[in-house]
Amino acid sequence: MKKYIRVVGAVIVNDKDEILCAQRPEGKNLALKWEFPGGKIEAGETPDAALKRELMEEMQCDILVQDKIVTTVHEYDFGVVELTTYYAEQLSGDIRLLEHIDMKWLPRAAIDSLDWAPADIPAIKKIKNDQPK
Ligand SMILES: Nc1nc2c([nH]c(=O)n2[C@H]2C[C@H](O)[C@@H](COP(=O)(O)OP(=O)(O)OP(=O)(O)O)O2)c(=O)[nH]1
Repeated sequence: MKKYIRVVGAVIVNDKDEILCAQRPEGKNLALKWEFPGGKIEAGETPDAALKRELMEEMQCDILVQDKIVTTVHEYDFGVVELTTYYAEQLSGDIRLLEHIDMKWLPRAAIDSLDWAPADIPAIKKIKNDQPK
């Protein structure tokens, strides 16, 4: 049976209604695909705590986790990913990319212009249709 991997992703929106998108590195699963910063939920951790921990580890970024967007399950060759996305607010100043090779702030209307990890497609559709805050 394939590994079942519970993952959380942060959809960080700035005051211009742009969304933070991050590009995965080469040499890993889903190389060069775009994703939302985040990662695997550890045993005993809440989704909210996992998201805050991952953002600190990956980007040295403190966030406030807000509303849940959607949970989707996608089967890859390496396992089954259950991805839950949350809107989030960036609380701290500068982002430092410690794991991703690139990032972009994209206007909500252009969010579907990147080559996203397949598990993200339902979230992308929902975000694109959501109203600005
Ligand atoms: N963070 C994040 N991961 C995603 C998204 N979409 C998607 O399919 N994934 C996948 C990629 C990974 O297989 C998994 C997230 O795990 P991770 O970020 O902790 O793990 P990783 O593969 O980068 O690295 P590792 O810790 O296994 O070495 O979920 C997304 O939007 N954000």
